[in-house]
Amino acid sequence: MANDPADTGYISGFGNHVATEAVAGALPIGRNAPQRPPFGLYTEQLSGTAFTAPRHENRRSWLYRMRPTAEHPPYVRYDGATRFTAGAQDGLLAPNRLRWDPSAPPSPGTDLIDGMTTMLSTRDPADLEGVAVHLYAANRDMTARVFVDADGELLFIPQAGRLELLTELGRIMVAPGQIALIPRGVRFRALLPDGQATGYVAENHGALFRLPDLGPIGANGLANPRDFETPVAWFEDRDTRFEVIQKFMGSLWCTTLEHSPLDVVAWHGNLAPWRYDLARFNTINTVSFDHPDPSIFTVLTSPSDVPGRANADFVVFPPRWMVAEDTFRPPWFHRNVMSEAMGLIHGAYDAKAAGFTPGGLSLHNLMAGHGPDLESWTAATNADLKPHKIDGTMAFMVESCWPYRPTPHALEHAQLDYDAVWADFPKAVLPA
Ligand SMILES: O=C(O)Cc1cc(O)ccc1O
Ligand SMILES: [Fe+2]
Repeated sequence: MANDPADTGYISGFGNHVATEAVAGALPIGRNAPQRPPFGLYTEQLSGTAFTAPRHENRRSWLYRMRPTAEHPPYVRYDGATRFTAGAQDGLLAPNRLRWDPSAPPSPGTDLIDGMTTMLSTRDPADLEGVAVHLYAANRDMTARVFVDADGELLFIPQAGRLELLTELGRIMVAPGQIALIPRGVRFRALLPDGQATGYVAENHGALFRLPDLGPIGANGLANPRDFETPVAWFEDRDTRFEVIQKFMGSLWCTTLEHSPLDVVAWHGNLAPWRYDLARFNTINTVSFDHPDPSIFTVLTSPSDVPGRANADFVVFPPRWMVAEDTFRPPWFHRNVMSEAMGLIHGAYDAKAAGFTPGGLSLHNLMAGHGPDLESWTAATNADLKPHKIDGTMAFMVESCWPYRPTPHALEHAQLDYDAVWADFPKAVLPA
């Protein structure tokens, strides 16, 4: 039976049109909406872009499910997950650099949704632009409830512990070092095969994440399309009470069903969840001199309406050889018109000798002076420039053209002395 856990599989490719059925004969052939779909299934189109989006950007899937999604009682406000918030879009925003230590473990019985903490947000979700950064820390499976985000697609970046994401379109196992994406509107629940899990989520309100153009790099490199894995159709036939928690325009809402909504028996289309192993990122960097701009490490980009100015770039800093000659090899000092949120999955980051630890977070908003801390600068300035492998590390950045606003929780929990990492640099000595 295709619904057996042992049968889970994945289809290779990014944004491909795929067709998959968990029960033979469930997927209509040759048309999307037959008068009577097989087995009395209900047909539903799920759109990721406007109907009229250009063909190369158009994303949608057709779902064949046991009951229509439309059948549900009204949503009422959900009063759990108090740190999973809209984020303030007004009020004074200081230009300060901020950094956070990893969060404290969650109290017992915290599932992925109640264990979400919004740290940084940019635009109002109703703008259909912007990105928010959340942390999660959970120790309980979601057994009888699902989550759905109407505000954007969710990019999961696990830091410790695997997540098993049971989605309407199939099942994804994602471990630290891998990432997974759940499209806007796709319902899912999360199991914790290791008993607990922590990590980051980038919630993208804007244009869907896509692979960046490669320009002169050529037809291959960075994240290669075939390494993205979309799950095959899977469903659960459970006629028991389920809560559906929905994030809608920044607020959380709840409704109740008498069955699992993860009841899509077959689907086809090009809007689907996926996972990607960051170890497969084909890292490209200098073999001569100077430190390239970090855009060279872009895994995914969500464009804004301004060419070349991303609504959100997801960028990684993976293991790599450093060979640049006569070069200050770590990130340089810089001020950026884009805003930078950074996290660390494991290991150490080459611009920060201490204080930026796995599970931590940092924020350098637009025009904030930042770069190597004193210790990293001193070491790199005096280093013997032999080929050197940066290994055992994976940092990432969610870079946005919109400034990030920390939530009140984030402001209350920031490190107190972050500015001190840039104190006491020796003054340059000019010739007399
Ligand atoms: O600030 C950071 O650490 C991120 C970053 C890394 C890099 O290699 C170059 C620029 C940049 O903003
Ligand atoms: Fe930076």
